[in-house]
Amino acid sequence: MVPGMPDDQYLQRIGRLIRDSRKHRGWTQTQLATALGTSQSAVHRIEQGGQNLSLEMLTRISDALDSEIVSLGHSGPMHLRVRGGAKLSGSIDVKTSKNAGVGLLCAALLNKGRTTLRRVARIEEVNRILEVLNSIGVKTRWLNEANDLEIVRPAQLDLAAMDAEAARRTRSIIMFLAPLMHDHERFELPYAGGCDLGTRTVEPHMTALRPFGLEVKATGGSYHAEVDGDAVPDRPVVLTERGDTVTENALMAAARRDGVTIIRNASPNYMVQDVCFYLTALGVQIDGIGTTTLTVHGVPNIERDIDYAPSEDPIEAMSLIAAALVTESEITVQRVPVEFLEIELALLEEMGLDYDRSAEYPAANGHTRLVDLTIRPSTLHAPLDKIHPMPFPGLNIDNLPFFAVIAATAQGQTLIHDWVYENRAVYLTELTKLGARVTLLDPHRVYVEGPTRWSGTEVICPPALRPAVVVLIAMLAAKGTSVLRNVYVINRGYEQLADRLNLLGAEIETFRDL
Ligand SMILES: CC(=O)N[C@H]1[C@@H](OP(=O)(O)OP(=O)(O)OC[C@H]2O[C@@H](n3ccc(=O)[nH]c3=O)[C@H](O)[C@@H]2O)O[C@H](CO)[C@@H](O)[C@@H]1O
Ligand SMILES: C=C(OP(=O)(O)O)C(=O)O
Repeated sequence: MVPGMPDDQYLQRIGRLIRDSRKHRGWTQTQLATALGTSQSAVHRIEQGGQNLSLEMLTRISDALDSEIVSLGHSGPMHLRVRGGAKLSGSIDVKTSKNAGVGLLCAALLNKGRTTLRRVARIEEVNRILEVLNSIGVKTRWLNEANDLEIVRPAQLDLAAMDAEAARRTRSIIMFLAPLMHDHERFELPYAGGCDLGTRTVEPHMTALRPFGLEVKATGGSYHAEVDGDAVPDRPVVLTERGDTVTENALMAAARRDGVTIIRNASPNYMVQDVCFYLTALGVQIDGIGTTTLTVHGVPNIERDIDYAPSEDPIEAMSLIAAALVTESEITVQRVPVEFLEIELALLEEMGLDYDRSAEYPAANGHTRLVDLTIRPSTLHAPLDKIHPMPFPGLNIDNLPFFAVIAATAQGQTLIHDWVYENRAVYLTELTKLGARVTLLDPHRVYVEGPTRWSGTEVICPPALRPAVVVLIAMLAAKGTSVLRNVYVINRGYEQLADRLNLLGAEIETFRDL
């Protein structure tokens, strides 16, 4: 409760949050009413702030919307208050990637020896996977301030003890399928969660793993897996989609198979490359790393004590570049994995980006090419063609949302086409609350008309990581004070983003409800 705020104002504020949260789920008032066992008119009154709310009712609404509307105590949802308009300056290092982090944690299940991962991003997504690993008996330990992480799996995993709640909060749990196949004839996994980006099929995973003997039935909130230990792929495994996690699953299935497996239509993206380099260190020979055909020489029993250092996150790098451009600041973004940002940079150059790029140097994994980028205030204009993502090598699917906030600062109209996700483009319309002109043409395409005079306001985080960060970036540039509520989704993928932006001169305060 906000001290000094009259009850009716407080109710109106909660009502607005409930309405926003309901709309994020795409529900009508009637649908929410049905979920709560009440009437549409009662929901209408609640959203208008015209109805007293018991704590019990608030909890039910939060549960129905799967969003913590308000909470008591310090374990409640985290919010950010942003005083906009500050120029950023100085240098910032890009952290290692969320997506390699979670892929490697799953791949570590293949190794009966000790895995030490260097400088792992300490983010909520990693925490959820660690909770799942710990619940099934895997010992994990953060070793130091640098976030080195040690993982030791027991000979037998206790799958019955799996922390299903943690598993359901991440999509990465799907990457347990292949590692578990090697030692278990039968097992269950909770349905994969993660960002709410509309339907995300798991069918390509099933198709990819079937030749290795996996059959999965999805019922009652779980995948029921059965493994035919005698099955071997008798021809190349062709992925139906060039997806990142599906490629990692296929690699992990092939890694402990006694024989050679060819995987076609593999994703050569950054997190897949990190998993390949790790598997190579475990003694699994992989030919074709960085291409769409991977030839894997499996090793049935892997027991090695190894160290691996995943590479830096191209999506975090893109986020920081966007923050600099939108706030018209000069900052140096260090340790940028440039080979996974080349197309983004080429496009930004077309749009008028003014920047310097250092000579290349290798990442700690010995493979990925890094650079330091100094981004300068730039006069940007809209590109002539639409901006759309492609599987690597293409403009990264997760980088697309950052082009919306950049386009909003550029002169002219930009068409952004997210053909990949059913929902993500829709969340970009949140930018209109801060003054942007974003028009939704259909669930996949938005027009963004710039430049924008950003103005601060209160926004509840869209339930998707990148659009949420895009809103935060706009808040950094917005006049006045903004509030971004319920930032778990950001903490899922970024380590201490607010604190690190503050070191560059941003003015972001973290707070929780009383
Ligand atoms: C933990 C992790 O690594 N997550 C990343 C991974 O998720 P992940 O590998 O789980 O991505 P999905 O399997 O959900 O694929 C993303 C979307 O792309 C579509 N699709 C993908 C490839 C393709 O060739 N054709 C196609 O249509 C899928 O149908 C889906 O709608 O890849 C996504 C796409 O790069 C990223 O957004 C995620 O951050
Ligand atoms: C969509 C994303 O991640 P995930 O696959 O973890 O949901 C993302 O990183 O933007």
